[in-house]
Amino acid sequence: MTTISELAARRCTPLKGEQHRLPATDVKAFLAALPGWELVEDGAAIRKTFRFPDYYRTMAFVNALAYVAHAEDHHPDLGVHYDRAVVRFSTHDVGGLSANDFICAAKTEQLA
Ligand SMILES: C[C@H](O)[C@H](O)[C@H]1CNC2=NC(N)=NC(=O)C2=N1
Repeated sequence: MTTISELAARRCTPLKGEQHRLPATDVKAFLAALPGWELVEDGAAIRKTFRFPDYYRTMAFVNALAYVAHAEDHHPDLGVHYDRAVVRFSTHDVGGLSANDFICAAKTEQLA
């Protein structure tokens, strides 16, 4: 069983090519470790909405996430609203989900 702490302790690595796309069994196991994250776009991405009391706290989260994304060189798509941020991870370099998406989702959980 993979835990969220195990995923969050890993570092992203540069991955290119569809051979790095995660098999469905790994996707299922990693997703089970990440509360509230859902598979979207026919399994090509994962997404979660994080809710906050106000804009200031939403932006604090988004800025912390931007820092993590820069440090890991793996970047989420973000929908930023007054009281929530919609975070989507997918790896365009592999054309779907890679381990990097789940590592960054776990690091995102640690910020929220
Ligand atoms: C060279 C660099 O590692 C790549 O361009 C990285 C940058 N950040 C990335 N972020 C995401 N979400 N997917 C990628 O394929 C990706 N590729």
